[in-house]
Amino acid sequence: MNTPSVTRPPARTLTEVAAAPTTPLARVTIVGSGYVGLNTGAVLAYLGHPVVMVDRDAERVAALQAGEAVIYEQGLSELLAQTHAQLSFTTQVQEAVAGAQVVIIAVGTPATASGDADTRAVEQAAQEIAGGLQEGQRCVVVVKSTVPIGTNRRVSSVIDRVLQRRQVRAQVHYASNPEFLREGMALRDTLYPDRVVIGSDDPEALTTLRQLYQPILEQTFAPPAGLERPEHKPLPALMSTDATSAEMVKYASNAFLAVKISFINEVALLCEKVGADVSEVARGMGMDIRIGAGFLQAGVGWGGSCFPKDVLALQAVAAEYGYSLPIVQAADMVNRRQRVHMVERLQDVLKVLRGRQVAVLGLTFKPGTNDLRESPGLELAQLLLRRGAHVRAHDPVALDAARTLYPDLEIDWAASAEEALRGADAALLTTAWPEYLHLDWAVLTRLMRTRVVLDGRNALPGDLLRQDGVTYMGVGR
Ligand SMILES: NC(=O)c1ccc[n+]([C@@H]2O[C@H](COP(=O)([O-])OP(=O)(O)OC[C@H]3O[C@@H](n4cnc5c(N)ncnc54)[C@H](O)[C@@H]3O)[C@@H](O)[C@H]2O)c1
Ligand SMILES: O=c1ccn([C@@H]2O[C@H](COP(=O)(O)OP(=O)(O)O[C@H]3O[C@H](CO)[C@@H](O)[C@H](O)[C@H]3O)[C@@H](O)[C@H]2O)c(=O)[nH]1
Repeated sequence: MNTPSVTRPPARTLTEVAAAPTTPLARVTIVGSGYVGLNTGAVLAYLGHPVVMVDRDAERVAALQAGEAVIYEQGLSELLAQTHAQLSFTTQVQEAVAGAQVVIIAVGTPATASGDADTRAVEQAAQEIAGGLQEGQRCVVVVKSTVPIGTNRRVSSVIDRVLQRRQVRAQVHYASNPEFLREGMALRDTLYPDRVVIGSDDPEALTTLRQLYQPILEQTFAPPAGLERPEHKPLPALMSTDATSAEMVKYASNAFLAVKISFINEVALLCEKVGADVSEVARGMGMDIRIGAGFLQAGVGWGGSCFPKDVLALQAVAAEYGYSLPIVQAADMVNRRQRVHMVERLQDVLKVLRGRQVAVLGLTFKPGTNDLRESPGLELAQLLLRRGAHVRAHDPVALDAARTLYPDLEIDWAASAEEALRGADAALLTTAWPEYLHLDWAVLTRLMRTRVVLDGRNALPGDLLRQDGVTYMGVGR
């Protein structure tokens, strides 16, 4: 067992940075070309490693080969174009693995109906990786997908078993390397992370991953255009620990952030009752560095591809051990209540929701991504439909995807925010897309039947709108 440790390399001078060598690895193969795989692949290629990206979705691979970024993420198209000589795309895991020095598993781990993480794609990736490893190959297999406790151990046993059956002797080392990037900030978070966590008790795995991430850990690369290094950001910490702790760091971090948001949302509803402004409360709380200012933005509640499923998966892990996580459970409950509260606030003002027309602005779970997984906007639209309201929804990037994904939802898909607002009895802002913040709300609300605006992100100039006669409501203020 290695001793858990955190190391930060000493700060370097500019001359040292310019002269710092980068030793590219022989080949890095990434299995899974989704949000995590693609952003990681583009960054590793940019840092000089030859990268092979694999996905079982042939259409996705063909689009990537044709130069399409396939996901909406700031700077990704440009970085993929810039690194195309270092990057290739394939559907063939086995071919991509042969000769690779590092194989990263970045496939999806969605929630099953009972809430635990579905690790079948990880298992399948492990089987296929084992099928491609060659006699004498030295390789580090890295699990980057968010996986429940014991999955790293399971991946190594699956691979070792297949290798034995194939009678192939390969030197395979294993490491857990959870990912902390945020959608919409994915490239920045990958280039300038707070920490890199490596869970392994294998020194060879640790050495190779240190080499893989050396330019990031020591910040020795010239930043890509438009992705400049944030000022005053300290060098990333390298945390080396055991695989089980690394798996837990990932789930506990997401659960903690979800708890933090639910906490401020819980306080927000009390603020509404007592007449305080939750933004001011959060500002005051955040000045205490023990609390920290991040993730205290009250609103419609958290969504997305990670928090909802990871909060459930952590509870499922606990349940396996006959244990419960009441704080995490409460965060989930508060999040659901928050959505219902939004609908009830509209009902309070409009009195009757049945037959009313509500404009829902924003379908992605946050700005800067086209990801519709666990979208608060879509959830709220469905709650409103259930209460008999008509919903006209708009999103600047994900409208077509939403329409295709939910053909049975009786939502009118509006081609513009203006179209959504025209004739509406109320507007509900669910995603703080900059496009929405820059709208001329004073003018556009005049197109509505009644000028009622529920700002689910506390992002609009409420005082100005109120002065202009709009019934403006924020969250917790
Ligand atoms: N999205 C995020 O912001 C984020 C951040 C940190 C961690 N994570 C975790 O990373 C993992 C990946 O998440 P994502 O959002 O990138 O998922 P995603 O659904 O966007 O991408 C996964 C990709 O893997 C492919 N795939 C599945 N099985 C495969 C196989 N056997 N061989 C080849 N390709 C296969 C799928 O076709 C898909 O394109 C998840 O465990 C997630 O929890 C996600
Ligand atoms: O103060 C806040 C911050 C966030 N949110 C909401 O919380 C959700 C998640 O936001 P964010 O964390 O920014 O986006 P993700 O891309 O889901 O990233 C989270 O989930 C990823 C997947 O595991 C992790 O890697 C990241 O570290 C973690 O922040 C979104 O619905 C946000 O609108 C709030 O309501 N208030």
